[in-house]
Amino acid sequence: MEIKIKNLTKIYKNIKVLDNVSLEIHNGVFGLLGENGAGKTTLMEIISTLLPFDDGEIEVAGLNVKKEPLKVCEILGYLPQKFDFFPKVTLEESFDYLCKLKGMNNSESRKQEINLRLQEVGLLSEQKKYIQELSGGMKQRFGIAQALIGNPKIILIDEPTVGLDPHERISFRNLITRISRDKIILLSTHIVQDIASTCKNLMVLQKGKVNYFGSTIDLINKVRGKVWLYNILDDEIPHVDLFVSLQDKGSSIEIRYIADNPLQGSISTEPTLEDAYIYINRKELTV
Ligand SMILES: Nc1ncnc2c1ncn2[C@@H]1O[C@H](COP(=O)(O)OP(=O)(O)OP(=O)(O)O)[C@@H](O)[C@H]1O
Repeated sequence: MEIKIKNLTKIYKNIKVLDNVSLEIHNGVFGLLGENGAGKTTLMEIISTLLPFDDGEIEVAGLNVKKEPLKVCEILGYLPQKFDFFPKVTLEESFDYLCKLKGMNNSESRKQEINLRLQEVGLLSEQKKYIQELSGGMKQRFGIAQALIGNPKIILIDEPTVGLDPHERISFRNLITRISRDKIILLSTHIVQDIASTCKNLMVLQKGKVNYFGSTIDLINKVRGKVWLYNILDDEIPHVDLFVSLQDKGSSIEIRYIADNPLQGSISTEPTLEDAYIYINRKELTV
């Protein structure tokens, strides 16, 4: 099963917010990485048939998104960026309602589905709670549970970890990995660490254009041998090709930077996806 996108273009007010985007996505978690406004949500909404597009072709599991949108919806689950629900309704009632919207008319099947999905995301014991009583992480788990209704083979998740604390974020990433075995999961984020720990393959979007499409490891390898650490004793930061970060080491400050030719005295270090992302976006961070 795959999602195939060919030369996709979306125009808003004469601006190409997606410009000739082509990619193929297979089973597993696929990362969609890009800064704010890069076009991630637009791409998700187009794949999920919510938004029309101007040019190109999209096939989802062999179905043409323009010609067969209803069939595409049947095999697709979506957790949008802003997911919330009526605050004074219980989790169980909310879920029952969402199952009805998905066309499940039999109350016994809905009960089974509620149990199965809430169990899957670790929320079964919370089902009598009101939505307003759930933590941010729990709400996102509820979002995943509703995207899993009917066991769709493709799940789109838009910026799911924004606002979560570190524990909730790690636990949410583990959940995504666990449910991804027989599915395509398209995970959009601007948080590099989410991609590094969950995705074998990714696309980097920059201002609507594909800046990178391929494996996470190949992207990291682009900066292998170019990432350096350099210690300074005063506040004078030397000029480097591409600055990444500063770390206070007590008696000195350590600079992390990317360069073909390092400053004398620098130590080579293992590259991360964050280094590679900065490198291909050529966007220097400010001190
Ligand atoms: N309805 C709209 N009308 C006009 N421009 C829009 C509309 N929706 C989105 N855009 C523009 O399209 C571009 C891509 O937006 P999009 O929301 O897809 O980016 P994103 O990568 O998801 O960003 P973020 O991480 O902030 O959600 C942005 O420049 C945005 O301003």
